[in-house]
Amino acid sequence: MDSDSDSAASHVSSTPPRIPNPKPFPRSQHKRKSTPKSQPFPSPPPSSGDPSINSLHGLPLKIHRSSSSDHHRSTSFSTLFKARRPAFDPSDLQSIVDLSPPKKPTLPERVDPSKLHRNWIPSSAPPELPQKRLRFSSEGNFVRLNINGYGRRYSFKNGRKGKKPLRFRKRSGKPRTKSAGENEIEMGCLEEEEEESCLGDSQMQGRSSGLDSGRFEEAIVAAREDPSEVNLLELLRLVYGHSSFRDGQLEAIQKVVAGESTMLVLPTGAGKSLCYQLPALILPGVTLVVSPLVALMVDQLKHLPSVIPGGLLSSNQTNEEASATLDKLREGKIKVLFVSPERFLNEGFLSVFGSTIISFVAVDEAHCISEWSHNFRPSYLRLRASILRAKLNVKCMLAMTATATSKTLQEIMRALEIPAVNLIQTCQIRDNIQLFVISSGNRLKDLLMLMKSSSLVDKQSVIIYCKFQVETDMVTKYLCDNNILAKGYHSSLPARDRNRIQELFCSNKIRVVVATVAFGMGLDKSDVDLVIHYSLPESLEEYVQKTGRAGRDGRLSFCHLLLDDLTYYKLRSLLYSDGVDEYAINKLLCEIFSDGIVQDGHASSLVKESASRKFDMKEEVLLTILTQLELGDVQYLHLLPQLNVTCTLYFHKTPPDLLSKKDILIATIMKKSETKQGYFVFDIPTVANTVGITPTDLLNKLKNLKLLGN
Ligand SMILES: Nc1ncnc2c1ncn2[C@@H]1O[C@H](COP(=O)(O)OP(=O)(O)OP(=O)(O)O)[C@@H](O)[C@H]1O
Repeated sequence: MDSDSDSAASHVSSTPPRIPNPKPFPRSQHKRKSTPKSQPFPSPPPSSGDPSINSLHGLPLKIHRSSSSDHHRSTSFSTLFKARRPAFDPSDLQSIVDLSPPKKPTLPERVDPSKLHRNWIPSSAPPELPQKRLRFSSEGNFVRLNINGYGRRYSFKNGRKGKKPLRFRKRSGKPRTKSAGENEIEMGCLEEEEEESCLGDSQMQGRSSGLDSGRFEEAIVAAREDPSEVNLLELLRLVYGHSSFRDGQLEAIQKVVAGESTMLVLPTGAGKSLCYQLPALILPGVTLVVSPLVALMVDQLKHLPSVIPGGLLSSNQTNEEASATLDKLREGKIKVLFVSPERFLNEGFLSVFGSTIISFVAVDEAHCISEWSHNFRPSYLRLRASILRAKLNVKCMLAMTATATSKTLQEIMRALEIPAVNLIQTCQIRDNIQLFVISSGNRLKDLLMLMKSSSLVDKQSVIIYCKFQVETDMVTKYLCDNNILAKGYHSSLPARDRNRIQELFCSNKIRVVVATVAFGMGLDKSDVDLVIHYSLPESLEEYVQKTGRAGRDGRLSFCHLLLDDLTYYKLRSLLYSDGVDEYAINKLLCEIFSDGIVQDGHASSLVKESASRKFDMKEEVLLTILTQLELGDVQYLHLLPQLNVTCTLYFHKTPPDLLSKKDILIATIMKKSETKQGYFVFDIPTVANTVGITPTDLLNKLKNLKLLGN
């Protein structure tokens, strides 16, 4: 029997609310003033997984009805199920139904396994890993990658593969100092892995890195007992080879080691990673690092010092890869676990930790928590101190961001219950950057004049930011026509071209790149000496982030902004186009509650793409509203992880008529299915509700039938 779920839908189920019989929604309560800035999802690539189980995305929502007496009709979303390729969290479905044989991580050819680094990412990772924070989808919304869960699959193991190509090296003014651990780790961590499990955390780390394990262990114990500057410096030297802390690092590390939740705002490239890595090493247990992008997680995992074994759980992993990570976690072989925020929707994931101690949760790109930030992400709403405490017994949180307004900071700190005194913030604009604004009537002409001006003509590394892709093409051509060689860069270019441009720029073979916001995330270049904003950035945070790409080597650098009325009004109108009105929200709420999508104790589904069209609101907005309905003062529903809603079955062995006599599930499927060329196509929540089981149980049962060869 093959199953192929192929509909984009969301999952809704009802369980008793926290407060019984909550009042109906007063109109004013649901009004939203603004919505997250985002753009439509790009088309996902064709599925490369098990063809028998193709799936589509939907909001994996489990909605809980507030009162059983309120529902009128059962779920009826069949008209909403439209076939689209996967943009869901495949790990959730795969964990249930993917029966393909476990894929063993393959070692790269001609690589001596004994020379692999602990954090090596095996060859199932793309040969050309995206640079840190590279935007994969439509520009302007880097949070999208994880929501959809598409992209290439990575296999995540604790090991590092030889030397990285130039483009993947970490940005730094100076060449990155190799820690003692890194040097040693190249010499055979795999051989030692078998024995490691019986060693303690620090023994294991010290030993596998080849450090003097006694000294290393002593340094950890000393820092744990007394996180003084001296003790932490000793550890810093031993692990990273650095001789001093940068601004904000010591304070942040001390607070986290002391178990105090902390808000850390440091500019990009200032060394935030170290602020969770050292405490993770010092404290017993596992540290969870929540990160919004798979590419970011992969990058951070790769850059973990070898003495900090890491792991990763992402939507791009196969079932086997995720299981391997979980096994390591259970065996105590992971100190830092990178997870996407969507994981916190999944009760299965939360239960994995069981008796595992979580030392603290580090929230990277913490501004995604705030609806007022430049990159709000609904799934980050789930990262609340109260939830983390209740579900994972975590008491300490470290929120990290490079740019946040005070309003955003307030929201983050409120959500994570970080006391005001624990805000550590250094200046977000470097002293060596000079900022200029030029009021312009003709931006093209002014740009050319600027580029040819005596003060800027010798600048060696220049980024010109445009708002729209078409502008980048036009500006690039104009500059080239005027004897300034430039390359355009935007997210619609093929990934290979983008990587190539970034690589050539990083190696100073291209002087000028004209780019949209897609260029720069994870850009590993310290000597950018001129950033020009051809178009106004959308927000101050975006401006700070982009200008922060200049002058990282400490040399005097320049940032110019061309300001013109036309762009200002255009951007302002686009800002309003992101809004959603009360009418649309009420329509959605009526559909969910009054029209009876939700039945008590039942899972129901909402197809996110079609619902988004129907209610004229972006998918992120839809998800935000549903998340608020769950996490608000009254729990009206319970969201489930994204799930494929439509399933297609084919019976190989036993005829379905025969099976249905023995199995009520098959009987129900036959009753509720449409048949297409011998395939049975049905709605998972509808069948699950009819039989009285959860969608997960249903998929498990199908999996068993498949195992039996049916
Ligand atoms: N105390 C230190 N001394 C010397 N180098 C350091 C120190 N702390 C961090 N670094 C180096 O600074 C570089 C940037 O660090 P890191 O990637 O942690 O910055 P970040 O703030 O996380 O940047 P981003 O915002 O881009 O993620 C790394 O190469 C790291 O090794």
